[in-house]
Amino acid sequence: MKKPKIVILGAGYGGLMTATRLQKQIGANDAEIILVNKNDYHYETTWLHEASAGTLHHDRVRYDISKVIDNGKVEFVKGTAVEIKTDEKKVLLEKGELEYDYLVVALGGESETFGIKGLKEYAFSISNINSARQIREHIEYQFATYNTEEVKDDTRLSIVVGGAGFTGIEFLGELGNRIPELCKEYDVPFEKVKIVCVEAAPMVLPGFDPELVEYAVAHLEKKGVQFRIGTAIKEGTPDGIIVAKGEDDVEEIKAGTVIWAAGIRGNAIIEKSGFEAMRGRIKVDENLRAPGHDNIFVIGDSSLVINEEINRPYPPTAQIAMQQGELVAKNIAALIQNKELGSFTFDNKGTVCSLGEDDAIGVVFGKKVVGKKASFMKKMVDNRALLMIGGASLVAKKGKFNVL
Ligand SMILES: Cc1cc2nc3c(=O)[nH]c(=O)nc-3n(C[C@H](O)[C@H](O)[C@H](O)COP(=O)(O)OP(=O)(O)OC[C@H]3O[C@@H](n4cnc5c(N)ncnc54)[C@H](O)[C@@H]3O)c2cc1C
Repeated sequence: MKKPKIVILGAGYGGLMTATRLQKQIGANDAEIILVNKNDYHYETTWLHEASAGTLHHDRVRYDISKVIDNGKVEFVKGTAVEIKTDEKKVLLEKGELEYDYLVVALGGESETFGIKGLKEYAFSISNINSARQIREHIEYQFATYNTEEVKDDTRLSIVVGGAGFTGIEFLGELGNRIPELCKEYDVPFEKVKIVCVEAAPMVLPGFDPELVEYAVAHLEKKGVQFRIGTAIKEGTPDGIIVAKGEDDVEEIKAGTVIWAAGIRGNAIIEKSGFEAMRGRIKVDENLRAPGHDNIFVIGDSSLVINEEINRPYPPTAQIAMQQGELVAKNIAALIQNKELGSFTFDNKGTVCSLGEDDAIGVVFGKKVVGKKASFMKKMVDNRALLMIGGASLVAKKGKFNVL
């Protein structure tokens, strides 16, 4: 009998978790497992703010996919998916195509600019290894150029971060450490550098405990970050951004670097392939399947799961993507073995937001933590993701070990 073919698209947190769990749960004779990813490496998306600021080398953030999969059970295909043809049970790749019996869509998310003019053209986004390298190198270029130009343009040294959510704040924390280093490396006076965080919502880190938010803001302000809260970015321009506080209160902030970190939507393939989606994310059923498609599971940033307690979607996180990956592996094994499928319940173990190398805020198992202790916990969370996907040897190679 023909073996069922399982195709997993994306080797991020969700996809790799699915593949590494499936390889343990299914025998090589029971199914063919194919993992497709753009690159032959996995990157830790949750560490990209460090690579972007230049506080962590980009090679520390990635590892070879072949090192964590059982190559006897999972076939890796380096390729870019462009469309899913659900009626033909096929995935079109940039080069070639793949048929599937079961499909796992784990392609992550994309930056959402909410149609704000000029942001796609002029702002950077922290999306993958290459965009992180581009941001780091762009900032360094601005510092180096400032020093060599005869007529100094101070706005080169201005960095605007759009969004005071998780990504924006973690990036600002790293910048707080990196800027003094850059000033020293490029002989630039620290007082010439301006870091501005613009947030349309009335608060920093919406949804976080207010006491922790106050701690984070005070910490970042001490490092030179200026917050413009309740202020919306109206436009990105070649010279910076246009912001507005009210209808008439319009202002230009000139900046050599603008990073947009305020929105995420599902992978473009979702809408291109005709799935019903909200901001490119598919509202999955309790078994994590796309409605109307019993053989297609969707996980991670391309999926949407409602938190019934507040009737709003859970924010897309690595934590939820990995838990979804674990369940999808079980559910596919169950389908193949004619067993009952499991339902998804998010087990929120807490959230820690880093504020640079040795500071952070968070709520872990219901308890508030700040400072070095929180920073230590953040590193443990990072190590746990490595452990769950690649075991102790991956932690030994890539883990973060700075102690309290
Ligand atoms: C700076 C930053 C900090 C964050 N910090 C945290 C945190 O502390 N805690 C937390 O829980 N979450 C955090 N997040 C969110 C978290 O990183 C995401 O929710 C998580 O990565 C989603 O996992 P995923 O498996 O859906 O996608 P990803 O991990 O992004 O993986 C998607 C994979 O699909 C591949 N891919 C994409 N398109 C294609 C294609 N067309 N063809 C083939 N392959 C493709 C990509 O190369 C990638 O390997 C952070 C995000 C950022 C940007």
